[in-house]
Amino acid sequence: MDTSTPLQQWVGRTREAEDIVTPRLLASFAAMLGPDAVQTAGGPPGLHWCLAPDIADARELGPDGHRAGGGFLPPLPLPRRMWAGSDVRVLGPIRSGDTIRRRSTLSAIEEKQGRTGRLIFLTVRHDIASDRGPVIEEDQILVYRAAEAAAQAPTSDGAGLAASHHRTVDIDPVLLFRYSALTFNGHRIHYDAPYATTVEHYPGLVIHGPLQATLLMTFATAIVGQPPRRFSFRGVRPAVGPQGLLLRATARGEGGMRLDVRSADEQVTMKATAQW
Ligand SMILES: CC(C)(COP(=O)(O)OP(=O)(O)OC[C@H]1O[C@@H](n2cnc3c(N)ncnc32)[C@H](O)[C@@H]1OP(=O)(O)O)[C@@H](O)C(=O)NCCC(=O)NCCSC(=O)C[C@](C)(O)C(=O)O
Repeated sequence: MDTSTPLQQWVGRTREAEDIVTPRLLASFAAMLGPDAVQTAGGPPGLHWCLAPDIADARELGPDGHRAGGGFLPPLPLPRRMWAGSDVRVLGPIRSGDTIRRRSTLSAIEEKQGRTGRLIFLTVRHDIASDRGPVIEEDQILVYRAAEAAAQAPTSDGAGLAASHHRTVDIDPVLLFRYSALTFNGHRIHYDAPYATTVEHYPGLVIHGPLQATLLMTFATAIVGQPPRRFSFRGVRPAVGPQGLLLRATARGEGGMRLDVRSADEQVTMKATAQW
């Protein structure tokens, strides 16, 4: 991408938000995960994605239910937004009653040509702190695609992970709705089936990237007995619900643990690594 374009002038813009870790949030988060929820002294893995969300006024929303533009992210010529991945470093505990402050900075804009067409990637750096100091650092990658993107190629390398641990999780519309509600995410691909299928042409309701990542982090925590200090994931193919997703993990080794999510049609939808 030409670095002299006005789009690059958005790099460095920031947004700040504040929240409180309420007993209600903790109870709702655990209830959403049900029997798979884990208790840890530092707060349940993935909770930070439910804190200090972007709160757009109803008048600021676009047809997909997301903020239409403005804010600290630039308006882009490609309309279809997806969460492509994140690299999360845990620096401290998140406890009930904590006041949490998130500072988000747009750190990069990159245009690429993918197998499915033109892609624009935004990298957003999140620095999250409580009154005790930093608790999470995250580099989040958002991807924007054309309205009529090419079909996804099969992710045939899924059979390659020599997994030693497996868990199946049933994803139904209630779980998707509850996760959207906890994250105040109005993106219609997750709860509005006619919109998801006829406007964005997914075969069903799209399963949130951070929800899949939360399920993997929770699974890794249950296997090892403590939450990872670092967790990186990449969404490689949209997963749609309702369906049973298969979570797979290797044994924890020198380089940490490798994990993935496999859909019922045996396609890998997310790949991740966890380190302690
Ligand atoms: C990302 C898609 C569009 C790429 O589609 P593609 O197949 O066309 O890309 P590619 O041909 O595999 O790769 C092209 C380039 O992009 C890079 N690339 C490729 N993938 C990634 C990735 N994940 N993260 C970072 N970089 C990536 C890749 O490395 C390559 O770079 P290079 O030319 O320099 O070698 C495709 O893989 C896909 O659709 N993945 C699934 C995404 C998904 O399902 N996300 C969760 C649901 S959306 C969501 O939760 C939203 C939410 C919560 O509502 C909310 O708004 O925040």
